[in-house]
Amino acid sequence: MLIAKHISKKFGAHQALENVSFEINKGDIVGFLGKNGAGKTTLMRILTTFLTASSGTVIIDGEDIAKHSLSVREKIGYLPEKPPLYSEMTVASYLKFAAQIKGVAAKRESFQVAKVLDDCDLQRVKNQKIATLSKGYKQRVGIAQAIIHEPKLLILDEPTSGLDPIQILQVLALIKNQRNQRTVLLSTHTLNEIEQVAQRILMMKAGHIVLDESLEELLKKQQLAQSHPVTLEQIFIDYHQEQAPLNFLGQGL
Ligand SMILES: Nc1ncnc2c1ncn2[C@@H]1O[C@H](COP(=O)(O)OP(=O)(O)OP(=O)(O)O)[C@@H](O)[C@H]1O
Repeated sequence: MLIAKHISKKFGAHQALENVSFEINKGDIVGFLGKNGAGKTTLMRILTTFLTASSGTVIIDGEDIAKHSLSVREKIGYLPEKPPLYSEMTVASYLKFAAQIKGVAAKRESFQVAKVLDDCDLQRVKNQKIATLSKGYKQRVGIAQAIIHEPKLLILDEPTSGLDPIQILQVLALIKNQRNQRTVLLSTHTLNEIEQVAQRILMMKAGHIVLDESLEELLKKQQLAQSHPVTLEQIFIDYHQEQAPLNFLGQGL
């Protein structure tokens, strides 16, 4: 579904991404991890054609994004960290507008709006102004606009950030429901969320991919190597070990 080859990105003298290569298979939900500043948003903005790589190629559904950016955009749904919501519009009118700018055929517009209102559990608030919604509802509107054109690939940048526990469960359920319909790349800082929805892990550190593995295989391998149960949190800390000296607290020191 997605093949990224040797992607690098420089901002002035700062190397944000260096020689990043990976593949995502059709239908996978991939958890995308990394500390603040690791390069996740930069990579997601390149994959969604909002930013140009300094070098490297990305193929999405068989098309080079540099050569076919318009048709590739139709295949991608993107929820940025700050969703582009128009707060004075009602939910239904905003989604109708989103359908139009994403090229949904006029005769399918009403059907698609009704479908995402159902899928994202927004029927109750469809006539409410976006400005008056809770953060959890706003985030679901953000996801609804990202899937309204039935993209093959959905890219979500920290979709649960700032939500309360119930809202997080609702958004995670919505993401899980995408599994049979599209491929998902989900960036989050909450490792427990990855364990709940993802089959694969992609981890970045300082502009490099340091881990690209199926979650099941990863946990199995680590468990065998350490002969005691291992969590994704432990694995994350191991990959960022120079920043985890607090381990000694657990040893009673
Ligand atoms: N437009 C820009 N100009 C200059 N530097 C940038 C720009 N965008 C990102 N960077 C830098 O590139 C690096 C990677 O940033 P990025 O936002 O991709 O990280 P991230 O992994 O998404 O972090 P977070 O989890 O905090 O969102 C950071 O050092 C950041 O300061």
